[in-house]
Amino acid sequence: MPTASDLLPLEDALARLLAAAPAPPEAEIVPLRQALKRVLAQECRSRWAVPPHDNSAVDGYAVAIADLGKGSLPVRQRIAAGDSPRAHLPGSASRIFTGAAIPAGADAVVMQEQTKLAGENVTLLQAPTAGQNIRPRGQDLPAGGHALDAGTRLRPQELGLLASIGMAELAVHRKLRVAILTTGNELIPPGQSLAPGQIYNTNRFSLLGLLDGLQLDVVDCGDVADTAEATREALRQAAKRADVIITTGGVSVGEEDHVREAIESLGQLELWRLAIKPGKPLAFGHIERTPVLGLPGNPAAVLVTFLMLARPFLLKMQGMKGALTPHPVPLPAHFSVPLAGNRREFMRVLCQQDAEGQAYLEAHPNQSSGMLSSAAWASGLAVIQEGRTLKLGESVPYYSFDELLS
Ligand SMILES: Nc1nc2c(c(=O)[nH]1)N[C@H]1C(S)=C(S)[C@@H](COP(=O)(O)OP(=O)(O)OC[C@H]3O[C@@H](n4cnc5c(N)ncnc54)[C@H](O)[C@@H]3O)O[C@H]1N2
Ligand code: MOO
Repeated sequence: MPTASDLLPLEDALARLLAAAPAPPEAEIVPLRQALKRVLAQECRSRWAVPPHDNSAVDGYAVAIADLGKGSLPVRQRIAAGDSPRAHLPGSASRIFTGAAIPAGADAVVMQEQTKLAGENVTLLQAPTAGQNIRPRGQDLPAGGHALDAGTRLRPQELGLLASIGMAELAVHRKLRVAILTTGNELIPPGQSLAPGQIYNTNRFSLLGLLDGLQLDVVDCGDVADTAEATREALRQAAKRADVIITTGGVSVGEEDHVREAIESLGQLELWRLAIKPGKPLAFGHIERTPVLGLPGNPAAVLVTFLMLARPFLLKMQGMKGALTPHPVPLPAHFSVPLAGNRREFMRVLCQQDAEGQAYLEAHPNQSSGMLSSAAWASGLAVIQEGRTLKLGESVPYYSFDELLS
């Protein structure tokens, strides 16, 4: 049994992984529609002001403040969004709709509900102030203004922002090629009948799902038998075909565990055994220049180690800058952890709401790293620090799967 001091704390392991991440892949040009979750390889500036003209925030009447106090005003023009207005006539009102350009000479818009129309004349029921209900030109971005940095991972709102500055295509980093291979003689694919001793390969599917969420190119290297030779050969081939390799299983200490030794014999092992639960025997190294992440075989360990270590590593390799892991939020625990452990524990928990709307966490009664039904039940992970206990009602850091899987 490794002692606590043999186990690397999570932040040290993550710092070492991130420091070892190679430079991101080259840039390629893609249409905006295909850029979701891709990482920008260019800085984006707006060539024009956004919005390009002062425009109305409401449906109503554009007026000149100088005309206030002159009683009702005749309506002299009608301006819908998309129209190019004539200049506003002094002593008049311009009928205007949300998003329409403000005519030169008008300096406020009165909401329709605050007016009274009689025939062609409108009476203002409230005096507007200068600039009221006008969204000024360049409010979102000035001409030449900075929109997004290189290294931004594009969410839907960034795609909309890029559309607003007129970009139809953009430079993003080529999708990282990620080789995956699962190890274990006991594994067969779903769809076949189980012989004695066999189980279905679950890690392959959770891993593929985790990678699909990151917009990467997966090189599926299949399942590898538990022999030193087969493991070495599979890793040698994977290193030629991909930017990074992820394996599951075979990193613990039994004679049937070959991944760690294969990394050592083909390249260098740089990290092994972390103070986390589940996920202790995680291994990391290089074969030639290809990084290899050996995730432990237990299905819940795959999920936790992928989300806490592999995901930020892959995002960094993909070129993303800034926060690579979400910030956990503290929430009260409706469970306790009476015994302190020597590993940081990631517990499968469900976020619930009490009658007052206050969120709290429930823990699944079975935290075995061999089971996934608890992960399917859970909404996220609660973190119990190494060496610490948790009292009922105490706050505990919580990562929602919604964020971790985004
Ligand atoms: N003597 C020790 N034994 C173990 C230790 C230890 O410190 N000393 N650590 C335990 C911990 S913690 C973990 S985690 C596991 C990890 O072991 P491996 O990474 O070598 O994984 P395997 O032995 O290959 O498999 C573990 C477990 O998971 C099942 N598995 C593996 N791959 C899949 C898959 N693709 N789909 C479904 N299930 C899979 C496998 O059948 C085993 O039950 O080691 C402990 N042992
Ligand atoms: O690291 Mo393991 O997943 O605790 O059983």
